[in-house]
Amino acid sequence: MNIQVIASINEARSDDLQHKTVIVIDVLRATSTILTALAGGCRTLVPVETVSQAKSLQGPGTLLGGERSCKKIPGFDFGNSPLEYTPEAVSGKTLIMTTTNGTRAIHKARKADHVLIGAFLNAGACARKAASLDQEIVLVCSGAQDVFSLEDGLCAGLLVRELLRLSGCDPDTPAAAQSVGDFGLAMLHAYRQVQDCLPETLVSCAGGRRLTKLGFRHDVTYCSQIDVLSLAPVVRAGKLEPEHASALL
Ligand SMILES: O=C(O)[C@H](CS(=O)(=O)O)OP(=O)(O)O
Ligand SMILES: [Mg+2]
Repeated sequence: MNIQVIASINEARSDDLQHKTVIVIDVLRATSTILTALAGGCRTLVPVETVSQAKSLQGPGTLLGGERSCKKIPGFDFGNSPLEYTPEAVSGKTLIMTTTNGTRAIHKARKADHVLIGAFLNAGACARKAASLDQEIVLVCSGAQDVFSLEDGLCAGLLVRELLRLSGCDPDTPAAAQSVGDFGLAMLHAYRQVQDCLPETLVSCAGGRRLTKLGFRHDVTYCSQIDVLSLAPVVRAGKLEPEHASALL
């Protein structure tokens, strides 16, 4: 199994993602929020790049969600806090979402054969779905403002571990090292180093500190939970719909 980890949107080139399975990771907070909304019964979620695109898709029965500078966009129904996307708020709804990094990364991956949404929350289900597609896998860490973010890299490290396990490859062998490359290997080792103190690590990294300062510390600890959602959603025709791993694998 060939697995590549890309450190930030800046390093991802759309053309290079063709014929591949891409997992987009934005732990804080876009992909964690998208997964939470879909798990809460949101019927369709449309990730878009800009605020004006989101507004242009607004219609009866649609809700707008997302952030700029971590804060809810004026006129939008939700910000980017996963805790806002309760089943009561989103069940049966169509959501249009735009965030600074995550929805941009999803758009960047548009030429890939398959685009999956990954986070700590659904790491196991996401790895199983990606492995079942039997293609080269690229993990795109969204990062923040085109720069690497530790939380996304750590999640990539966990996904690398899961994907290697699923392919029957011992992560500590030269064969594993060769199939993930040096950056993927670095993320795997980084994840192993902090796996027992993930919430604290996420609170202490730059994105976690920024969110904590703005009053979103509970978001950070929520997003550090592993495998609490068995959802492996795939972007189809620019949209996401709930697809439970149990129905797919
Ligand atoms: O809302 C978030 O957590 C971030 C904001 S920031 O630009 O990283 O400060 O957006 P996201 O697209 O979820 O990374
Ligand atoms: Mg982020």
